[in-house]
Amino acid sequence: MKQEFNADYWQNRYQLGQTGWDVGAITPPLREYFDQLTNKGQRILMPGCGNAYEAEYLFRKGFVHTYVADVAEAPLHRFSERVPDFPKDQLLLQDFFELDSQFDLIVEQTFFCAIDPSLRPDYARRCAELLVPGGKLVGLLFDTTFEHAGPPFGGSREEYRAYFEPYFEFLHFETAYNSIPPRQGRELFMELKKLGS
Ligand SMILES: C[S@@+](CC[C@H](N)C(=O)[O-])C[C@H]1O[C@@H](n2cnc3c(N)ncnc32)[C@H](O)[C@@H]1O
Repeated sequence: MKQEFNADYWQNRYQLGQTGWDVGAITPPLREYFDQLTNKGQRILMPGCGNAYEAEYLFRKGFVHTYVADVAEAPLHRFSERVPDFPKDQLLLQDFFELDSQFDLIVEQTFFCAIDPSLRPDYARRCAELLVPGGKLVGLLFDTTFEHAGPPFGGSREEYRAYFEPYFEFLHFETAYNSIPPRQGRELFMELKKLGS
């Protein structure tokens, strides 16, 4: 992990309540995507999960093999209090880049934009390594630039495409139609399928 945006940096942001990214609930694009999933046996990872409202939603719908990972202890602790029946061994206080497991689905929301942009090629490669053949990376990516120095770090569809193309087939990679108002027109919905059978 880059020194500047390390676990202490994120833990401090949570302790100071500087969490502008946290919308307090699952967002509509992910809710709609989850609502059409049927295989409750799949292993799902939410990296950089923060307060993990999406994981809570999935877990309560019966997707019991949902895992959450974050380097900051504070949001995982809060999540654990909010969802006391969520299995403790599925709460991973770990660096995404050091995870070692296999998943059917990885869910992205404001984690990619939080890491140093120099790590983006590694993010794409690690997602592919953590997925089973045919597994999916699904979520949202900002398709905009930000006025202030990040995080969040912005970017463009063309830039992102280059990172993911070596490993994934693009099923969806277009402007989300159901973003929350502040993100309307500024985020891409992606559904990428790992190449190989
Ligand atoms: C902008 S927040 C987004 C949180 C959550 N996904 C949301 O939408 O509310 C980024 C999160 O990524 C976590 N994070 C940053 N670097 C990480 C890393 N290398 N591995 C795992 N988590 C990381 C931070 O602690 C923080 O919770």
